[in-house]
Amino acid sequence: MVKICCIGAGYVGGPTMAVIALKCPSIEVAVVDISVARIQAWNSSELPIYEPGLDEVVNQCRGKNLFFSTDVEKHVSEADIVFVSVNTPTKTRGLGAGKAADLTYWESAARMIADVSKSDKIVVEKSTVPVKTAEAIERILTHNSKGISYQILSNPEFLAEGTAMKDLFNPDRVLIGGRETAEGRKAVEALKSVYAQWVPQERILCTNLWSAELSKLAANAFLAQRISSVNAMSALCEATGADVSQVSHAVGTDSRIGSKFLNASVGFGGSCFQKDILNLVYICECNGLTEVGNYWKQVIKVNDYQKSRFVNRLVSSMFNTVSGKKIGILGFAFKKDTGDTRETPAIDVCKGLIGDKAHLSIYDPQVTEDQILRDLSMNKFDWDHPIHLQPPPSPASVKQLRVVWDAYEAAKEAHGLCVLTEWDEFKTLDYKRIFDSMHKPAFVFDGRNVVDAEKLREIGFIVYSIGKPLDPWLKDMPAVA
Ligand SMILES: NC(=O)c1ccc[n+]([C@@H]2O[C@H](COP(=O)([O-])OP(=O)(O)OC[C@H]3O[C@@H](n4cnc5c(N)ncnc54)[C@H](O)[C@@H]3O)[C@@H](O)[C@H]2O)c1
Ligand SMILES: O=c1ccn([C@@H]2O[C@H](COP(=O)(O)OP(=O)(O)O[C@H]3O[C@H](CO)[C@@H](O)[C@H](O)[C@H]3O)[C@@H](O)[C@H]2O)c(=O)[nH]1
Repeated sequence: MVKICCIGAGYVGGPTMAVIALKCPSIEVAVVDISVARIQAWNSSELPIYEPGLDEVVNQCRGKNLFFSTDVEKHVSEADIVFVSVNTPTKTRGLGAGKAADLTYWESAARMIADVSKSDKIVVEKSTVPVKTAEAIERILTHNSKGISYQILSNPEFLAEGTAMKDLFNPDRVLIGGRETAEGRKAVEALKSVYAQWVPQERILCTNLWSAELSKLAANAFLAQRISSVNAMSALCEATGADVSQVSHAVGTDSRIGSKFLNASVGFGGSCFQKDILNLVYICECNGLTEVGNYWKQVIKVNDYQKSRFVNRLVSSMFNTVSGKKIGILGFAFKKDTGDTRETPAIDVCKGLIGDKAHLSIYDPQVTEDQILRDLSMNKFDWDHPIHLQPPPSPASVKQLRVVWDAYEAAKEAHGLCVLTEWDEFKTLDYKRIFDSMHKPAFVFDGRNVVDAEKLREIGFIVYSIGKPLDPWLKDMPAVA
């Protein structure tokens, strides 16, 4: 029986391995992690991550050919194929701080593989890594090999959170990069045969190692760039009276451009886009390609601009001060259908409002109070470390904040309401009831364009929707970003 071990039981390792276990009953899959709490959660009825459809698959396979364990060394030593899906945070200190990927966790995983292995292994990069990481890993493994042979493959993951199971069952493509040698090709074939159990052959792309590593960073850069492009247009729409949804539709119907990923928003979030682009920028700079790096850096600058533009619009609309005013926040996750808050735009918006002395009342159907307090008290990039190694949160430093378990409670006696995640339930709230419970004038700032602005205006709200023609009220109070 082929044995697979995945180091890292996170958002990628957990769902990916669960799907491999489901689709390949003849393979034994062990997912291992240094975080005891995470492994306990994977072995319980409350999985550590919320992902639609994940519970069913885990319940079907756990204990049969899918195991979660903290016995990292045992499972690695027994495996034929070792996936590495550990954190690759942005460095916060030293060379490349603020941009380069920190490969500490990757390197320690590689050294551990070298220490405990007693048989030949295929080591698969599942984490998103800088181009040429495979070479570094190869060196660590071969210099400590004790005669064992290793083949390194790059098999970046393209799943998006909230739709991870769908993406894994039916991927646009699976990418496998390997060495162009006989042993390299054999390793690629071995991994290909795993995915071929459910992915059509033509969707399994095989490339050299560096193309696979770079394609992951490139794909995320292209996706994020589309959002920054439409968000840049949204500012221009507000200034000119154009409607960004109409512009996106008109642009996206050009088959060369395509209609997906053109929704204007308060900004993109998530654990990957910013981190991967910073990583890309650093690689460009290291290769002397300053202009190329600057081009991609602009995608992040526009994203930061979009978040601060939203806060400025809100504050300036409310008579240039939110000091002591209650603002209801609807949604904190970085997108709907996930409880993940990593790099969510809600963090920057809430910090901006707290900085202006607003009192916040936050509601999100999937995010806990503890997580929100952690996020608002954490330093930039600290989130991307195994949880037990993160600096302890200092929630006491986050004042002026309440986390509530109901949208109506968040809105009660508020002066303004912000929609920061596009949860479906925000479309169907009783906005008349909300209006009646708020101070007047009552404002709604829709950072996701989910509310029916016209209906809300009829009720009496002053509404700001990203990239839409402005209310007369807002026109008279221009936002200075
Ligand atoms: N989240 C996504 O949607 C997504 C998608 C594609 C790629 N990626 C990439 O995949 C990688 C993992 O991302 P994630 O979101 O799953 O992160 P995560 O933080 O959810 O999971 C990483 C896990 O690795 C564990 N870990 C760290 N070092 C370890 C070690 N030495 N031994 C054992 N376990 C260790 C941590 O405890 C943690 O549970 C990152 O490189 C990320 O950029 C993420
Ligand atoms: O038109 C859009 C589409 C998305 N977003 C925002 O962009 C962010 C990222 O969304 P999405 O890409 O759907 O989620 P992720 O889980 O971050 O997935 C991205 O990052 C993963 C990690 O690398 C990749 O594997 C995926 O392919 C890539 O889509 C979220 O804040 C969304 O709200 C918009 O603002 N407008």
